Amino acid sequence: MVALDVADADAALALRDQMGDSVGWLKIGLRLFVAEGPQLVAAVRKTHKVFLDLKFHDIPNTVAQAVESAGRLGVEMVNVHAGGGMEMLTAAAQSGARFPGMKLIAVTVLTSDPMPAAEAAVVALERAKMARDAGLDGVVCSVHEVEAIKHACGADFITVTPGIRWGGQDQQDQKRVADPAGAIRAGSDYLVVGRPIIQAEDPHAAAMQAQAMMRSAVVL
Ligand SMILES: O=c1ccn([C@@H]2O[C@H](COP(=O)(O)O)[C@@H](O)[C@H]2O)c(=O)[nH]1
Repeated sequence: MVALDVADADAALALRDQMGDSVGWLKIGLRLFVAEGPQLVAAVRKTHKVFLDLKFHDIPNTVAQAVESAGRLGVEMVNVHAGGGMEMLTAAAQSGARFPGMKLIAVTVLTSDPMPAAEAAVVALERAKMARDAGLDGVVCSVHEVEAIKHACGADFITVTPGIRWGGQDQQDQKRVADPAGAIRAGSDYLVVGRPIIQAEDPHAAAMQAQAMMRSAVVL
């Protein structure tokens, strides 16, 4: 998944075109959605699957309604923040169930969170179990937490992993990072990559490089 963390529709659609069909999913986050809204989602959905990464975190009723609105946009994935608790997650799951084509996932611990990695692993696992019990399809977590989450929640429980860096790239604000091959080896289902691709001199080449590293880790 390439994160379209750019300022406006022109920049987003230019990146979308550069990626072409070599990338299946594009992620629309806070910056772009606040700037361009549902119209941009509709434009991106014409060519790619869309993960709407807005991390809803509010009272249960409000989050359930937001999930419903995301479902009406037709996106293939949307997320909430597991920090909202069991009642909020359950309300979100009930709402999401009305849209079978949309995966509902929960952010466990942000990959930028400065808490020690051992503590993040414990909290992420606890929140993943809560998300599974509430009926969600999976979680956003760092690569370092994937194995334990899959072990506890099942192989089908989706893990989406941002914080992807390779070849000595700057971690920037990310704290728990891994490279594309490591993410595949850990069992991650979807890798989210933003700046290493969208700020590269040649974004398409950077995406191809990440995919080559992913393929190198696939055991047939
Ligand atoms: O824990 C999280 C949850 C979401 N993200 C999002 O993923 C991308 C990562 O961007 P990079 O530029 O590759 O760091 C970005 O859109 C975040 O909002 C995350 O990083 N960590």
